Amino acid sequence: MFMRDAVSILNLTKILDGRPILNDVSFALRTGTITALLGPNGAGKTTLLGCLLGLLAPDAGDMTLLGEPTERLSPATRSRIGFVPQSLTGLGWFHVQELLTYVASYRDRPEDREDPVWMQWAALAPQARIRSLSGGERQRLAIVLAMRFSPDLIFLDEPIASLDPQARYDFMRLLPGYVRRRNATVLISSHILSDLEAFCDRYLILDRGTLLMDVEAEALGTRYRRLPAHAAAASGGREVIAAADGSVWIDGHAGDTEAEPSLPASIEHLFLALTR
Ligand SMILES: Nc1ncnc2c1ncn2[C@@H]1O[C@H](COP(=O)(O)OP(=O)(O)OP(=O)(O)O)[C@@H](O)[C@H]1O
Repeated sequence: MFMRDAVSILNLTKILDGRPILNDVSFALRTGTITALLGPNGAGKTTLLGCLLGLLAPDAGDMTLLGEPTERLSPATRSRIGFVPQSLTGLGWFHVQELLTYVASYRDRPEDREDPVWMQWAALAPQARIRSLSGGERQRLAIVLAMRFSPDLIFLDEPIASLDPQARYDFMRLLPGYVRRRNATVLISSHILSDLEAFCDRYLILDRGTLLMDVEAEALGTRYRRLPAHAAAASGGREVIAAADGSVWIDGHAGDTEAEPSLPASIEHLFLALTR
């Protein structure tokens, strides 16, 4: 782990009902970066976030958040971490403003000022009962709860799926702007790969509990290229994966030739090739 890493995970293993859900997962997140955590349904993304946040006890592995071991996070460090769960359940009897006040009372950093931008974005009525909120409104509230005190480290588990197009569009502009200003660190899980492409620095692809690939966004199309199968062998690069669509991913970009230009190399193409 480097000092500039906001998160480090070393050899994380989690077993549930006798089945390994996470197998020896290791990675670190550099401070000030946005990383996407990708994987098919059941890959282990939520389990990984649960272990990182101390909601689940790992069977093996060491994890640190903002320089502290996850099992001994100080209250002040906890207050610097925001978490948007896949769904906000329970708490139905609270009004929106009541819940915001209640959750804030558990914080250990009274000096932090509330950033009004998230409540403005969410456009929720303060007196609305939580149980009367729609799925998308609950998602907005979860984002407000996680973001309003300007966290330095943010975990988001599928935060945008139920947002309407306008809210999603605005959120996808607000989040990266916030991260760059604050030098915050984000790990975001989502199935909407085209949305993530606009702002992620890096992608982690998890499948059946194993980290299949850890790739910088800028390496797609530079270090890694996608070629038609017949051109791949002659490319001089190392084959990473042969996709079911007949294309082959090569590590080692020798530059496009007019005769054999690279095929489009998006994270969606790579994800589909790896997890088929
Ligand atoms: N409490 C539990 N007991 C046993 N198995 C569990 C438990 N919770 C989750 N699992 C299993 O762990 C695996 C990973 O689940 P997880 O929720 O982490 O996946 P995910 O990648 O977040 O999926 P999705 O994209 O559908 O949200 C799944 O096969 C799931 O059935």
